[in-house]
Amino acid sequence: MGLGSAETSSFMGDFLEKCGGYGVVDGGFATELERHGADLNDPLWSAKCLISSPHLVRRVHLDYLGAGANIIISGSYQATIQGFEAKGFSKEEGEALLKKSVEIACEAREIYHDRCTKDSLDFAENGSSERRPVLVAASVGSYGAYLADGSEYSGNYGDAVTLETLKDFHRRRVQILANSGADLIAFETTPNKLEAKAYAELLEEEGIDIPAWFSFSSTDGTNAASGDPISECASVADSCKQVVAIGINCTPPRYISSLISSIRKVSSKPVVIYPNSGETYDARSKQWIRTNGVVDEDFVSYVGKWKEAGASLFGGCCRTTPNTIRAISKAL
Ligand SMILES: C[S+](C)CC[C@H](N)C(=O)O
Ligand SMILES: N[C@@H](CCS)C(=O)O
Ligand SMILES: [Zn+2]
Repeated sequence: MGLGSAETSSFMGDFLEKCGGYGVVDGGFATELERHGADLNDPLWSAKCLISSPHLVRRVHLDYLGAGANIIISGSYQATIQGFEAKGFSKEEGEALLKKSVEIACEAREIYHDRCTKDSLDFAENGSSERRPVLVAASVGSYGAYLADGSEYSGNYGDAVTLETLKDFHRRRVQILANSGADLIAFETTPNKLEAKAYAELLEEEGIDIPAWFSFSSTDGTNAASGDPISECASVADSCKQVVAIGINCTPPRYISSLISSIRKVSSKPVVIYPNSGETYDARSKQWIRTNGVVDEDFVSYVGKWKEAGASLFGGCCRTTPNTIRAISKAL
């Protein structure tokens, strides 16, 4: 069931309160599948595992829950009806795979909570059996993710791609994910303002009644990946009533503090950040180049600064692991 606009506006505040003020987001999902042996050299990238290895998808979600995540993000980042159709699936089969991504995450949450109850783990110290709050966010990767050429780090879609193109591209997927049982939609690795506008208009036009966050990628600490000022991108998100958090993901840790400050200048909505390891992605070989990466200890040493800058939700993106999330959870 969806929320009215009054409920939407307090959704994240209430959740953060239940979490004790700060929330923990999961870590790299696709790169964790790879660490477990999945080959993601495919136009569907991590969405390939929804077809070939759903057990692995569930396992990665469970690992992040075990590490302390309050929000797990579904494996639908690069799952698009268009992408599945290109692989020979029907529209209906593509839609079923999208739903499946959220169902697996919800199933993992149930398994995790059952285990906690059984083992009496995760209980509050006073002996109460209150469960750690956990939300399932349905991932929507950008149009650039679907292109599978690393465009989510450039945001250059060319002049032929208009606001309407982007809205039409995302429309059906967003409708399906909004009715999949997810608690919110995570629009991730958004590289430009145009796509943020497309999301905002789509949420409004389609009457989407579950909350959403808009998260942007950056390659310089000031702008979204396309060069659009992050303040302008965040303003688009701020004026969308379904948006309950605004943030940055899949961006090197060294750029995050200044980006949080820029967002805070234009919005009082909670800020979510889940940086990558700082390594560089080579879209052609679909491999990570181990330069400028930070080890978990360094990553976590940033958390205090990100908190000071005004973030409320903290996690990791590509090449971070359950260890990173465990360390963030401890640090908070
Ligand atoms: C955030 S990037 C590492 C995701 C993968 C990209 N869309 C690709 O298909 O290569
Ligand atoms: N939630 C996605 C984001 C990729 S940039 C993942 O972790 O694979
Ligand atoms: Zn990432």
